[in-house]
Amino acid sequence: MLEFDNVSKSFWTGTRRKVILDQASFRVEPGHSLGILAPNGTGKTTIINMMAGLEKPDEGTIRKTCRVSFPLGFMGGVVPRHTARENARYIARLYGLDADYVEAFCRWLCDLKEYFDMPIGTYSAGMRARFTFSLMLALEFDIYLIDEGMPQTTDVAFNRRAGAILYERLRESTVVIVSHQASTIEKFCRSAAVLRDGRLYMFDTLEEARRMYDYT
Ligand SMILES: Nc1ncnc2c1ncn2[C@@H]1O[C@H](COP(=O)(O)OP(=O)(O)OP(=O)(O)O)[C@@H](O)[C@H]1O
Repeated sequence: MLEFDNVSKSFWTGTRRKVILDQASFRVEPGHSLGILAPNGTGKTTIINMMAGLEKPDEGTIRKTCRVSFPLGFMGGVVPRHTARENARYIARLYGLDADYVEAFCRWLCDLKEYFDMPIGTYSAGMRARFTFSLMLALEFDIYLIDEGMPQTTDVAFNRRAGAILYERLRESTVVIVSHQASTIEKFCRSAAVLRDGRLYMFDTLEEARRMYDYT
């Protein structure tokens, strides 16, 4: 379970306080994926980052009683001066997983050849994305956090391979997707919320949420 209890978050812009969440309380239970609809710039990334523990609320409490992923496509957390092999093994140990398995899985999926044993700092942006995406798929979570749709790299063959694994994984687990369009979340979520002026309006169906979202 992932729970927000009276969570508030705002940013000072220099002239005013930009409110992202105003005393929001809601809960995501395993098995019940949630889509959050919100226009650009209203706080989708901030909410996902708070769920992942990358950002702190100003007030309120965020509780987690299951394994919550980092946001899919998140690039932080790897050490550039270490190789993909070293990073994969280190992160496997952090999560209490078999380092040989995580290394082998990543090596196979990202297909970086000899670069897998070279420092990540020597990779192109696309190669780094392939590695971090593979690493995320090597780990198992109860709730997956997705910011604006599926992460994609510029490598078509990789996207096909990784996309198929991701799709299967997400169908079996619980997903929180934040997006500015309903079509992004309809594949995985039945219930949805609309974020408006710092308030989250929860709906049992995506259809109801879409009606409010389109109306406003
Ligand atoms: N550290 C910060 N200081 C000041 N303002 C911030 C900070 N972080 C985010 N913001 C502002 O908070 C608002 C919400 O940002 P956020 O990135 O969460 O929006 P978003 O809905 O994900 O946007 P987009 O759809 O464009 O990706 C934006 O107006 C952004 O400029």
